Amino acid sequence: SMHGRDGAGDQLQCSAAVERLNAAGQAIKRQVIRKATVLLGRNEFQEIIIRIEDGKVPQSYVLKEFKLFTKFVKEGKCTVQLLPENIQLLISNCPPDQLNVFLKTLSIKHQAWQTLKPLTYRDKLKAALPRSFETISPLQQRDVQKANELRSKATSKGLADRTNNTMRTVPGQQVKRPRSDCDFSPSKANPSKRPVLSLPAARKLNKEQAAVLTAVLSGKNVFFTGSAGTGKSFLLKRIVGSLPPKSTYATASTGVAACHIGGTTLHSFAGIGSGAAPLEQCIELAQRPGVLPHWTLCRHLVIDEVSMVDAPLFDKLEAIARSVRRSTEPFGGIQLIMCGDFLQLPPVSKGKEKAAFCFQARSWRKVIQVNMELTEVRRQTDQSFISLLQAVRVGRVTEEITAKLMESAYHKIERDGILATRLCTHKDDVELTNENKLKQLPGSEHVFEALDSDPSQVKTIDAQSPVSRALQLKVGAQVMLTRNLEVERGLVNGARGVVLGFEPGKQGLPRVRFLCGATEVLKRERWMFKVGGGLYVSRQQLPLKLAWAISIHKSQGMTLDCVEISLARVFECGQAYVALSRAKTLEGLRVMDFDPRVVRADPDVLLFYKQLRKERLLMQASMDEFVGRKKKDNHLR
Ligand SMILES: Nc1ncnc2c1ncn2[C@@H]1O[C@H](COP(=O)(O)OP(=O)(O)OP(=O)(O)O)[C@@H](O)[C@H]1O
Ligand SMILES: [Mg+2]
Repeated sequence: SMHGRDGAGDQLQCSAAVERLNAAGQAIKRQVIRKATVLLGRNEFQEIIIRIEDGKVPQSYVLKEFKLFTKFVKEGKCTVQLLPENIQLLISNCPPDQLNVFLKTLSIKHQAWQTLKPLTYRDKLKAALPRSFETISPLQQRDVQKANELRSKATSKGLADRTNNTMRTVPGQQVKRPRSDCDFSPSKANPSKRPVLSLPAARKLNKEQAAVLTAVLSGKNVFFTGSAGTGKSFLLKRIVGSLPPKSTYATASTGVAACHIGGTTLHSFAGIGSGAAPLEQCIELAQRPGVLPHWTLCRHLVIDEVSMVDAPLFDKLEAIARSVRRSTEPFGGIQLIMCGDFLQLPPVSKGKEKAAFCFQARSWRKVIQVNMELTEVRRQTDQSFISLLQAVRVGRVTEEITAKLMESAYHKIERDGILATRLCTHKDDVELTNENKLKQLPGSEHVFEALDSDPSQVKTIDAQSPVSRALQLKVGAQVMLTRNLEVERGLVNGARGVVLGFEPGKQGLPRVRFLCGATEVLKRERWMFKVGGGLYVSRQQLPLKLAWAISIHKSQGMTLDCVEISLARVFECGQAYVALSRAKTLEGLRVMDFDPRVVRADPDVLLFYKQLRKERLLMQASMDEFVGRKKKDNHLR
């Protein structure tokens, strides 16, 4: 397949434009290639070549002196300016992860190449080698080493800028701080501060996850499931990073879940309000100016926490897609990539009747081509706790499990002034608890107002944002981190902490001690939200929320350090499982009043999973097919 070597760093699938510039840097000629393959390779003299293919005549450029513009890599865009040639290559609509590895490869290979003695024109003539092009080999530690050696030499001699002034992010694009995930912005003023280069640090997918990614990249409609903590959302993020950004929409059934994967809610993608209106009316709503482009531009629709999408909504979306896109294919030909665990929270029921699951939708079978399951739990490591959770998931609570969970009521979880977060079945309890606990603390309240880029969109932002418009804090407030700040230090989304104090000065930023041991002064972070018509709005706020209590519904998808659960008022199948499976360890969990009767698995779901499992042969076969095809591809190269 086209993606056979995805991640190897030697090629891009993207749109490209080649511009010839005049002396003033203005484009005098422009050629656009909508569907391009950009290859990184070497010629017969081991020089680095960028080659652009459009299926006809490839264009090649030797990479000698160039500038890189990398501010928008996350949106799949970058520009390479070839200085001697006065040409610039504008790359867009490229899978961001692919672009990231490509640029890193390009940058490091180029720096390593600079350590070689340059060949003169005469040398080249004398060598009389036949012309050749070979794709570049994947980055290796020795490339990185060479590049770093060169950097440190250059720094110690103060020569950094002779070799490097061709290789920096261009100030014309207002680059304020270096990008976090690519090292293309060495600071000119102080070369010794330049970060040491390293291999791309993407955490590896396991085999199952990789097989799902391969299935997705083959273009099939994929549903994948797996128990809590098997890395579904983790993988979904990687999938989004591997697809072309212009035609990929990342969504989830709830705002919190959407935020985990950096997307929007399914409802805001669809633009049909609650979706309760009759189909005809929904089709009209979906064609409003701000919404229509979602439906027409979308080729890959990603949905997390699909267990909370109900059958009528699923069928409606499917019908809207066909109608708006004037296509008879299932879902109007949009590739669907969905994941979730139907043994977690079900769709919210309207009225008394139980809501139907989306796998019970009429169009489900027509749409889904591949079903897959992740089985390796990553959130917990203790095997006996994992088994306990697996049993709870399917509603099989043994006496041993009951005993263990009842015992947990005596767990002392409090450490360093950090209390357990109470997971509540009902939303009202959450707000009351947090308000009251904050009130009861002595000391003055510090209020942090959010800065929204467009205050008229405050409702949209509130619906999707993990942080509130106004955050009230006091010394001693129990808080939770709402964003990954530094994964290595344990400063991750869901990490629990306590406010120790406030920094002096006007801003008075809070100093927080976290359970992982780190103490950190938190600054405002920026969240971006897609609103209609490809527009973005942002909110800046501290990455914190009060954490005496959160609702089980809001905890879906989270990983939590220390939790206390009261299950007396559980009202849904799967609700107890969601709550219990947030904890990383049994020791970090306290169940106040465990009663095995609150653990219920929906019989419809159990049946659905049983059927899927029966058909697993089919699924395994299709998995082998993907893996097999991939191998063959590599072989051919
Ligand atoms: N391949 C991986 N390498 C490293 N960490 C991983 C990997 N896959 C998952 N994880 C980690 O495992 C934890 C659980 O993953 P994630 O939240 O994606 O699970 P999930 O299946 O979406 O769970 P839930 O059903 O509760 O939403 C996260 O901390 C995630 O970073
Ligand atoms: Mg998840």
